Amino acid sequence: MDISRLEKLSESAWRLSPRDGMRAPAIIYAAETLVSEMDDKVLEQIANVAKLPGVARAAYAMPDAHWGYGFPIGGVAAFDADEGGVVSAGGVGFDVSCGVRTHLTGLTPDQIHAVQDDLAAALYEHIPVGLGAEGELRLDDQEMTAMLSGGARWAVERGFGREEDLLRIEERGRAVDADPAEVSEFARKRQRREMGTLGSGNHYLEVQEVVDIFDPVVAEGYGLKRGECVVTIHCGSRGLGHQIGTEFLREMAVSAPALGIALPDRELACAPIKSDLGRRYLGAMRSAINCALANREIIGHLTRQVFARFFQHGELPLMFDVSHNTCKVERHAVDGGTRDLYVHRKGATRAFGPGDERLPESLRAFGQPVLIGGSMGTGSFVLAGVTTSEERAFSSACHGAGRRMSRHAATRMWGGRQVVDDLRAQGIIVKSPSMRGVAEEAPGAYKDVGAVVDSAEASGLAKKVAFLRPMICVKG
Ligand SMILES: Nc1nc2c(ncn2[C@@H]2O[C@H](COP(=O)(O)OP(=O)(O)OP(=O)(O)O)[C@@H](O)[C@H]2O)c(=O)[nH]1
Ligand SMILES: [Mn+2]
Ligand SMILES: [Mn+2]
Repeated sequence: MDISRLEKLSESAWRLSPRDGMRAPAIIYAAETLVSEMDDKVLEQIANVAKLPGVARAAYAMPDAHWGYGFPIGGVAAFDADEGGVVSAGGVGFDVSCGVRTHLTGLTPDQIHAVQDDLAAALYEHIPVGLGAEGELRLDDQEMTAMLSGGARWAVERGFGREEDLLRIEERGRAVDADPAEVSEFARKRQRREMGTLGSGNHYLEVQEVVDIFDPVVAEGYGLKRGECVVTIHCGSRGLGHQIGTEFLREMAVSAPALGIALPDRELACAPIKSDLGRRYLGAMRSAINCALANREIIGHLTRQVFARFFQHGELPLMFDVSHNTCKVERHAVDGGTRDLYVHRKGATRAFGPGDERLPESLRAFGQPVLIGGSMGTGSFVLAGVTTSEERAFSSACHGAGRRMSRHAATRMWGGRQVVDDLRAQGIIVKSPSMRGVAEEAPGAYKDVGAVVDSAEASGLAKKVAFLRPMICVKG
């Protein structure tokens, strides 16, 4: 990206002042090297987001931003319903409520090493993974509706997971105001056999070792100890979320002129929050959030079952579960007052600071856990939300390292089998049904996650708590 067009606010914040129909500035949070490596398209996209009606304060790009469909991935923008604000299917993303959860195990790396191959095989066999993999559950229409309105709570009520997990999930495991009636027959059909499945591509289940602690107080508050292992699960709302995204994007693009919206980019399809279409999308999108929350809760349950076979206790308490493709109504400071805004985070994690009442009491003193994937070879981070993030980006932070190159480019650089062998030589066992998928996801296809989280910290979006190194990766 050509940074000469940007005003430098600090070492890790860059601003494009409003121009060409922008209603607000666009702000990118990242160190100069990361910004320069970003595609020009990121700036174009985030500037286009700032042109949408009712945009509040500014449109933001997180340090892991790369270009996506309409909104960049790593994009954050909030809209005010009373100012003609919009909701955008492209601002949430196709994998609605894709997210990450981390379970504590209390196990040492030696305990994992002793069974590493068998444990990897058992996880791979027990948790459905890959394109078209089916779960054991079959949902009839009534159960589907119950799941779509109940989220992780529905899963717990059906015996998949524990009551205490719910406190450790955003919104206590359930998006209220979901409207399953707005979820199409086809979206339901696609999901009927997909509950409790990991999916394909960049979705994963990892056993990781906590190798570094940056903030001992917060780490202890989260239950993270150096030299202990955790399990991290990354997946979303599977076929259902994708179908909802597809249907509403199309409808929003077609309906925009009639709803009085001039789209700066057809991919930025959106609808006024106060329109029938906007209301219907929100109802369907929240149902998809519940689908993702239920899905991760079931996968957490399946993981516990596997661990119980290998170790005395299969407790695996949930540390936290975050979603990074969402639109949520939150109160934020704007123009000297506070307002309810529709905050879109696409490839961005909510990051409430310490003391926020929306955090469970047990975590409130420490700020919200922000779970950041890196790659299956390098490692991942746990961050904590900080107070400054509210003013910087509506309490948001990055969600991963972000891709450095396209999937296609990655397959030209690496072979899947070679990646698996190289990682095995480093003590990391990768299990995947797709060697092409592994090549697409080669560690070198991602940016340096350390640089990304350093930028997040320097920008006041979140602070570093712990670094996790992979031992087992079950990959979609
Ligand atoms: N630990 C770990 N992290 C990974 C792995 N694969 C990907 N990641 C990271 O996870 C982050 C989040 O992934 P996604 O949310 O699926 O990424 P995305 O760019 O939003 O994906 P798309 O929506 O599919 O374009 C990525 O930016 C990577 O840094 C893996 O196997 N292990
Ligand atoms: Mn994701
Ligand atoms: Mn996803």
